[in-house]
Amino acid sequence: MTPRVAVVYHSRRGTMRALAGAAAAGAQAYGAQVRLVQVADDQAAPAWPEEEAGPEDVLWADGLVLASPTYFGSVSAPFKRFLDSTSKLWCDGLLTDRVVTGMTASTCLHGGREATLLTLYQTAHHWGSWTLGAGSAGPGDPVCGGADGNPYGLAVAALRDGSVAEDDLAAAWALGRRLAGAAARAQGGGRPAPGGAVRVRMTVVHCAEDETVRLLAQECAAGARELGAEVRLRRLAGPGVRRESGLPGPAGGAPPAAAVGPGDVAWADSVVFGAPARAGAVAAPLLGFLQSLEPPAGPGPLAGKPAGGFVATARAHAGSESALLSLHHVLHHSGAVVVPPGYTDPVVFEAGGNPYGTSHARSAGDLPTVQALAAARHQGRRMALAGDRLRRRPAPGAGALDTPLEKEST
Ligand SMILES: Cc1cc2nc3c(=O)[nH]c(=O)nc-3n(C[C@H](O)[C@H](O)[C@H](O)COP(=O)(O)O)c2cc1C
Repeated sequence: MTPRVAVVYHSRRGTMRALAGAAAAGAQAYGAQVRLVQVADDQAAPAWPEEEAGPEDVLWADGLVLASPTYFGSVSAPFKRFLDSTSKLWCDGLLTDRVVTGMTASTCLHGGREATLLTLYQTAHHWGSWTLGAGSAGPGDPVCGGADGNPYGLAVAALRDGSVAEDDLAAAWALGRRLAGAAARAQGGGRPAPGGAVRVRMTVVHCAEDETVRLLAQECAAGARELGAEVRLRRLAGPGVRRESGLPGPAGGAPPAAAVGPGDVAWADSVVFGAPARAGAVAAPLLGFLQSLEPPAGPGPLAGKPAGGFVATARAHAGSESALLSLHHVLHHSGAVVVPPGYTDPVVFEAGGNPYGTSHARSAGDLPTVQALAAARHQGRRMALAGDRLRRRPAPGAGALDTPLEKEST
């Protein structure tokens, strides 16, 4: 099980190249087969000896380190051109289930580093690939303990001479190694093991007052159970969500789910969160619950686990993307591996084509459409499969993904 890791960088002064080289060395130290490649730059003569990156490198890789400098608060144009060059492979559905992490540099501490990393991840989510940030496990963690403490990935100061501090290089090395470990686990992800049901525990958490969300949650749970997963369907009680739908509620149908506690997240190999969107973000009870999970120091119960979400909105563009993206930010902070639906099944297109998570707009009716229910079921199956892939961890927490598979007891 040798994972293949492509480290793709764009660099004019050398910062990103130095980080990319360190990440490549970290992936090699894990035991990965590594390609270190640079994207073509139409405004600067090639300064580095590495081969030119192409879409075939994304196709080849199980894991990718995407290393773009921050230009005007986003990825550089050459890097974006490289990302766009993958569109034919994307159309053919060939870029799903890679594990992706990001690195960047900028002159100013707050000059757009976070935005650049998040932009990289949006492309990865369109591919249907999974994203691994740096988490926020604290000073002892080799990845987020170095650099600027950015939970979304590695972000460092760009100096005039292109030099990079030793601890930033060490953090890039550790991130490359961790990415290789996650890629080793995700190999073959998105497909059930031949002939076998998955052996995975999954928790689906949903806001109690929202019937539309509850119905999506049930369907998500059913999709995972279909594959043999053991599923806990849990509700988030508490104030903050106004009842909006005219649906009769749990009393008129299935009994209400049990209230969620932190133990339900610790228990699970994979976790999915559903909530109504409120002002462009997921509703307060879900945010409050996620914030309550994080310990003051060290990794929380989501670290290293696949996580994703689904939402209900009032209207089609009233937060169905932004609420999920903001949920992903929180999940990256928690050290989770964000697993989106991407365009991994025709039902995603039929339900409106949201690659970040299932979404239903109540302007189409309080009851989720059959397409939205099918998308939620697909998401449940996919999250169970991802949980099955990443499940084999020796112990929860930071560094767990780095452990070579052969050293684990399963
Ligand atoms: C066109 C351009 C736009 C830039 N925009 C930003 C920016 O928005 N914020 C910032 O802090 N630095 C910005 N920078 C500085 C770059 O982030 C920095 O030069 C780069 O990360 C260095 O990477 P390299 O050494 O690998 O070339 C910009 C540089 C260029 C050339």
